[in-house]
Amino acid sequence: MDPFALTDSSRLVSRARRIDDPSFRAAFEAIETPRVVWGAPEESTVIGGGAAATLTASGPDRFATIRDGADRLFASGDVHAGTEAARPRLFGGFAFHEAATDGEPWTSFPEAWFVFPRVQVTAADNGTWVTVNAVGPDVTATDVERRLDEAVTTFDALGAADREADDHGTDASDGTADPDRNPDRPGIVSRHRTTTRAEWRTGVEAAVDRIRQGDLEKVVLAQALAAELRDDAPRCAMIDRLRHRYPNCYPFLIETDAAGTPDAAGTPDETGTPDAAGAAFVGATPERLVSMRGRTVETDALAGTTGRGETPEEDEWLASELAADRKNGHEHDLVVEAIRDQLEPFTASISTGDRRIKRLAEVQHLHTPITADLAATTHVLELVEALHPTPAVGGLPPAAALETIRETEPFDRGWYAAPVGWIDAAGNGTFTVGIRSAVFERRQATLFAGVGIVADSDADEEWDEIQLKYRPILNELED
Ligand SMILES: C=C(O[C@@H]1C=C(C(=O)O)C=C[C@H]1O)C(=O)O
Repeated sequence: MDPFALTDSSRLVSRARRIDDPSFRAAFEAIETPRVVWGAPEESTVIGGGAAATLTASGPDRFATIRDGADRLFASGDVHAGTEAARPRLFGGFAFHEAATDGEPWTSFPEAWFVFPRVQVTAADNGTWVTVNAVGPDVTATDVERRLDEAVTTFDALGAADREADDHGTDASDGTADPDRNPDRPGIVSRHRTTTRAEWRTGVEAAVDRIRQGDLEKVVLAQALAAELRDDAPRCAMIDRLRHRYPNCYPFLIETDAAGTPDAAGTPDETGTPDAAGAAFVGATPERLVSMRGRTVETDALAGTTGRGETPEEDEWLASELAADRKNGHEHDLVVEAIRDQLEPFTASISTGDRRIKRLAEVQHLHTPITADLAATTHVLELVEALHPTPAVGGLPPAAALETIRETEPFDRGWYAAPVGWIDAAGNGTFTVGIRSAVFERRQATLFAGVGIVADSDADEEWDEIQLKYRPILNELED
């Protein structure tokens, strides 16, 4: 239901209970659409299914509109979560640009969209929990408790089945640790790049000219790669592998529309079966935009990239070259300074950690953790609005960078490089930057990747870096 239609008598009821640890895949397959998956290195993994409520917004006030909607939704709460991790939360995100998500492949993704799942499965340190949520004028605690009993029975049976499969030596979780052992990639029939190498050189050189003229310091330029798939991408296996292959990243999957919406005209797709899953935005991002708990804020500056070595020695050598490189250091420092400046008005104190290397399967980045204490109680969306886009994905000065991005990129960024995350009733939350990602719509996947351009960037080197940044998703598609 639309929470903007909430009446004074509407209420939110949420109940949770511990369940018998089903595997990630069993829980994902059992849950209704639209689904969300959220993971973070120091947080519980959540799978959400169904929509007890959704919040949608657009235009310059979209952050405030979502915040108001969330406050109204949670204000009516009758919540018994049992444990903090199982408390009700909204999951969603925003488009990168204002007024941006009209065209393909983003037609199902509003400029701002959050879902309050009907069912949430949370794998926390103290076990796995199922939460059942409902919102509406007629909702009763008795109904929600009955649904919770049913959900617990379903998920407990899945947990028992997983353990039985383990006892018999069959791997119910399907060998998640080794991506090469899993042949269930859909395969790519054809690829289309939005940007040719010649166009890329022209765009990068024009940006470098602008930087040398002095009206721009840094801009992040991206490309998109549209891949037509032989089969539907198996979303469950894909997100499960991503979360194992990138343990220091933030895996996410967001389906905005529910089952049975073949297309706008209502005709089934070419296979004759309605697309059960709708569109999805999927990725495993290394970049956190912000997390807020009470008055404590944590964020990361992540910018500056090199590849991985074939041997540990080569890996170390690449990392030390990156750490010493002037161009990458400059690109990185701009991000650290901008994040500090953008957070400053909210904080009583800010501290910047030591610069280090964040190592991922295909690339290594310069990384600086930043922590702050807020001067007053704040909602995480205020921080999201203040920080997005950081110069890790936008540029400096922000207005000139956004104008350069819009003039140069021949495609719609949609939710790529934009905030994706969760909010709770207290206004706490974690948001990441939706990179290393793709949007899926039936058998079409559109992948996105970008690079920071500064005065001494080389177009061909930046082109190669983009190819590396497509790898996490391409590995999931190529058979
Ligand atoms: C824009 C992307 O990555 C960003 C750009 C980086 C860089 O230019 O070095 C590094 C990390 C990210 O902040 C992307 O992966 O699409």
